[in-house]
Amino acid sequence: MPVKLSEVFKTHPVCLHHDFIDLYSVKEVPDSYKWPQVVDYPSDQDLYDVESVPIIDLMDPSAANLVVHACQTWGFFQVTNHGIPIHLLEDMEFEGRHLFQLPAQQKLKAARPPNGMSGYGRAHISCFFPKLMWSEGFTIVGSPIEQARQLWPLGYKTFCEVVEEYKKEMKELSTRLIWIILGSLGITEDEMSWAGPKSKSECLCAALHLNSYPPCPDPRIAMGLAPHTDTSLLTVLYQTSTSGLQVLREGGRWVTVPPKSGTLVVNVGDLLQILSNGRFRSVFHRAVVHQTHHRLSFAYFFGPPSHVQISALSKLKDQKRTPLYHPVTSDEFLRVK
Ligand SMILES: O=C(O)CCC(=O)C(=O)O
Ligand SMILES: [Fe+2]
Repeated sequence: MPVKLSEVFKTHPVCLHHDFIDLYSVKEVPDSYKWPQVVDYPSDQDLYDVESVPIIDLMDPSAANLVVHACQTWGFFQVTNHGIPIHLLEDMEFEGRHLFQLPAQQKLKAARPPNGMSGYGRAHISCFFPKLMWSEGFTIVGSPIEQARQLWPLGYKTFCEVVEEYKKEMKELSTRLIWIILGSLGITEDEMSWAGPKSKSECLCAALHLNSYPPCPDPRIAMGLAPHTDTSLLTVLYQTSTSGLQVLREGGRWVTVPPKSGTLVVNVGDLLQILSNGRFRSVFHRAVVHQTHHRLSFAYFFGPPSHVQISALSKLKDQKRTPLYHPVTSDEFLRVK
């Protein structure tokens, strides 16, 4: 039985080179990419939707309560006044476009190896679905330098600098958010010793995944990223100005998270659902594609070190709330998932 994350992918390789199709050049959706008609495809009407993912100003004195409420009711929220400079978000978008606009043969030079985590490739969840997704991705775990060198043998430095700065800012924001959430539940640093002190987040792990959704000739029969939950504690997502992210609500309705300039989307991951003994919800979400616009999103997955056992915090296990989940490490959880 595989235990390590890299081994999980080794037994379910997402192989790119054979049957590779350059999505930017096809005029019709190939059969291998045809999904059943997409229900609740985003429309202009979504702007007037009665229910929408909460937008929370992190400078608001009641931000902590609003965050906790959103984690319980939606599993998703958007944040403003998050402290990440707008120019960094713009630089990151510029670098992301630069990467995905490279010719296919160049991108394939940085292809993620079958048992690896970093590099260019299909969505990691791709191997679990019968149809292919209308997207490409670039995963960064640790330093991006090795893969960036494959892409731009001479001009890789700026990409790496922007990515490193973005990761640093994302780590700070994620740490701040996780402590807002845990603090409001009365959880102290002592009860979360594996996370290290609040001021430092060296013990926590992260991966940055750049998603690219090329324009699609028939977006209603294609799927950018199939419905899934994230195997993180928290995910912080930047999306470009084209809508595509949708969240599943009770009753089976998909609600669009409309892009708003300078705003970041945050969602609860599976491990926070476990840690909170089900109080916070890791909700299914997906990404649909657009006929003429190239959409990008950058997901920063923030989680515990892979060997740490996650179990419901003792404060959240009173008599009425017996533990709902077995203690698991993130590697074990991923294998089961
Ligand atoms: O592209 C998006 O908006 C969603 C991305 C996402 O859910 C993921 O990378 O896990
Ligand atoms: Fe996701």
